[in-house]
Amino acid sequence: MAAGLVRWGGVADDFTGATDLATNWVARGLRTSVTLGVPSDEELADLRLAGMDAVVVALKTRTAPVREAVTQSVAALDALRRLGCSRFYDKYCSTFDSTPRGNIGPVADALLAQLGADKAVVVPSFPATGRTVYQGHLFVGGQLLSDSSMRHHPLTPMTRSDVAELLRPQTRHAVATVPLQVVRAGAAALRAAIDAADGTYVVVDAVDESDLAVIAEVTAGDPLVTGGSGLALGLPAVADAPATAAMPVAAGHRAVLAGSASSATRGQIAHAREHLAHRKLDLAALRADLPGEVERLTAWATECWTRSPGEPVLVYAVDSLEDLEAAPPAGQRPAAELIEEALAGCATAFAAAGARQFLVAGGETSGSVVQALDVRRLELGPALAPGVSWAHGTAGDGRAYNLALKSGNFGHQDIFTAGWQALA
Ligand SMILES: Nc1ncnc2c1ncn2[C@@H]1O[C@H](COP(=O)(O)OP(=O)(O)O)[C@@H](O)[C@H]1O
Ligand SMILES: O=C(O)[C@@H](O)C(=O)COP(=O)(O)O
Repeated sequence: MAAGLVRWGGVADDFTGATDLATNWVARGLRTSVTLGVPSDEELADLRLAGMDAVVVALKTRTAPVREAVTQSVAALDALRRLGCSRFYDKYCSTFDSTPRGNIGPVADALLAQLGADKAVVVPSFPATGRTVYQGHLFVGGQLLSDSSMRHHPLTPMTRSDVAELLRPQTRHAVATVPLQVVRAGAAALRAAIDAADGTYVVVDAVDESDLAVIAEVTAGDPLVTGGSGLALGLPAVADAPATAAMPVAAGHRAVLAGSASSATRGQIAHAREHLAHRKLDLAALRADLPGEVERLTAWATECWTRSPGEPVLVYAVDSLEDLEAAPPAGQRPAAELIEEALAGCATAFAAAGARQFLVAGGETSGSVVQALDVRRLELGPALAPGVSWAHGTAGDGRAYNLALKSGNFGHQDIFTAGWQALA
């Protein structure tokens, strides 16, 4: 692949999703950068000079009002086109997370229209993280999505599993499905089925990575694909991929900031509580005095770092589903907003106290934290788990950070304690 020619442009609806897609492109040998927000002209010029094969624009649009999500996604697409990208990847969640008013459909509709494309595949499947699609139904670790822990998500509870049924109310286009039998019949059969399908969107089954390879092969000429990050792993590996440069390590204190309530994160918190200094956010205290709480947490974290240099501290929101607040008390701000603001506040205050390495759990949470730190671009480093990598980025004030943005449901149980080894 020629240097300086950016081929792939990704538009991701959250920050963990962006680093997830980038992780998979890097795994296939593509030099990939992530921009946090729509890149400015100056940032586009830097990306051109850096000689990337792929760029992902991370947005925080999954739960944004529809119009805002569409406007930002189209602006991201426009920036990527100016960069010279010729193929586009609309990255949403592998568990199809969306609100009832749904941004996945409107965003895909807008990207299709902008690109003048008449079809796009819909491929949430990411087998390496247990997400598979069979007969149009999304499974998580072998359970139907609607039976999985995703039904308890605080912002985007998923109570149905049929991907076409989830998408239909969100789009003005028809949605068709192509079953696994056709994918397994090979590339020619699959392409013919997609072309013949009675829908602009075609949900394609994929149960393992060989299925994704077939889908990637037959969509190689399509301007737009949509899905989780798994389809990126279906690309053929770049044969002459240059060795990736070692990621710079930003020396400083370490913190885990976990706003996710997902079951994997709750398990990781339970494990980390046995090993790390930790504090749980207290919603009542945040409602009473959020800045004061952030100050107290920062004083505590500073004490921990003084006592045990090199040890991460953990600040988290939820360790049991009982912690979830369905609706705020009358006249009060929603819990999700308070938690995001508190963790973003911790990020900036911890950074001022010398923290430079953050492992952040949760997509919305990562968006809030990284925006607060004012980091605009990430270069990926070592992978920690499927869909999760360390990254390096420099903030507007010149501070450099190592950040790992972990999707709530990704990662092994010990990621909050063992994940730091990659920075040694
Ligand atoms: N106790 C709680 N009640 C309601 N919402 C919460 C609570 N704790 C955290 N949240 C919110 O839940 C959301 C989790 O979303 P996110 O960070 O994307 O995690 P995930 O990756 O698991 O989806 C965040 O907006 C967070 O602030
Ligand atoms: O596709 C995925 O599952 C992830 O990349 C993703 O988008 C997860 O979102 P969060 O769970 O909100 O981090």
